[in-house]
Amino acid sequence: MSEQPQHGVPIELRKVTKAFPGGGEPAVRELDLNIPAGEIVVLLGPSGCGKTTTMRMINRLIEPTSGDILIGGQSSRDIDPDRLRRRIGYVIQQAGLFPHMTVASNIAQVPKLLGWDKVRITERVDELLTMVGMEPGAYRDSYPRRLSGGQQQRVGVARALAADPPVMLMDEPFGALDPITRERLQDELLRLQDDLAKTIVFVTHDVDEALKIGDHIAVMQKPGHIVQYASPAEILTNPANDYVEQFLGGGSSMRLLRLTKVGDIDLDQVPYASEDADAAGLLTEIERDGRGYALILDGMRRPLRWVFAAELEGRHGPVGAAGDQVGGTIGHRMTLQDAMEKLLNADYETVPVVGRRQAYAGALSLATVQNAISAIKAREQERRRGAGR
Ligand SMILES: Nc1ncnc2c1ncn2[C@@H]1O[C@H](COP(=O)(O)OP(=O)(O)OP(=O)(O)O)[C@@H](O)[C@H]1O
Repeated sequence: MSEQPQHGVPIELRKVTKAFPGGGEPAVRELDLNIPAGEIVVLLGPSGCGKTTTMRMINRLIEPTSGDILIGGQSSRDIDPDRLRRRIGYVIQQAGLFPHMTVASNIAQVPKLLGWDKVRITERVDELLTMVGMEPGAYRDSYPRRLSGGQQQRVGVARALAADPPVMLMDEPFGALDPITRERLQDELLRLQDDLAKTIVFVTHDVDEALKIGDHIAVMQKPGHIVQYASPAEILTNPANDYVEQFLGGGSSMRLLRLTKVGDIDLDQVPYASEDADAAGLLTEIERDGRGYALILDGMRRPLRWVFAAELEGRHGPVGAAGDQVGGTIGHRMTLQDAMEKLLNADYETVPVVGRRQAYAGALSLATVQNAISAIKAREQERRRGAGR
């Protein structure tokens, strides 16, 4: 299918309650939740707080006792459950693939129900396998038991995306995977979501997963209600109450480092010039800056070399090939934590940061990261002072 993917639609839960027969207090209690189109919203909370029940009411695997759920503005009660479920991809822990069917048949389930012809189904299966990072020729005819847990989960995601639904429900999809595979699949989900912009409801009880994956996080508490609904940074720096704070646990500054992208902080600005810049002019600039060095960029503003004041002294004419090759760069999408790792292993204390097309965007040193940490801590202290008033 070469058409544009179908982007997400908003989902709105209005005073949704679910009381199971003989279940005592309701599993979900008068829940209000607005899920914007194209966002990943994470339902985060301990076991039994109503995450799965909330999610399953969205695709009507469970019917609400009261309240209303609007999907793309339409009440889910007015949509035939089978039709509804074909428009909502569903991914669960351990993928839930049919063991007696090949990977291709598993993925093709909904397209078959929708009556697509064979050629279109085959093309779509191959496209989806490629999308989730699996070589179609190698895996199309495999059976699920031959696949690793991570591969099964990839097939689960491919299957959920088969008919290009605007909405995806993901119930602890990576819960059974080892930490490395889990991180990789989280990264790939985020990469896919960059292109697909589905509306995704993602259930987890893993705080780090929620902080990494969610555009917004709904922190839930038993019995079935939301205590805070906010962005990851907001939840970390300004937890609504002791329950949220305890649930997050300690280490919030380290978590912010993991959450914060290099491009989100104030970068250092070092003098820079192109190779044809005048050496004497650049030396003046370096002296004015006081750091003692400058960065030489190529014609597309990509960092080439560091040049030091001493190398320019007494020179006239273009800078040319003076200086030492830049050892490495830091991408603006890298987390501060990963950037710190690079800085600790770098030849120079300052490393250039590059944005789109590897173009120079600023520079980073451990001191800059430390300043960013301080700023985060100051914000947190400010918040605590505010809360203590
Ligand atoms: N079919 C059911 N019949 C009776 N009670 C149920 C049923 N399904 C869920 N519950 C109850 O509803 C509450 C919420 O359950 P739910 O599965 O939604 O929680 P959860 O947050 O997803 O938990 P977990 O992380 O363990 O999956 C629990 O107290 C559970 O026992």
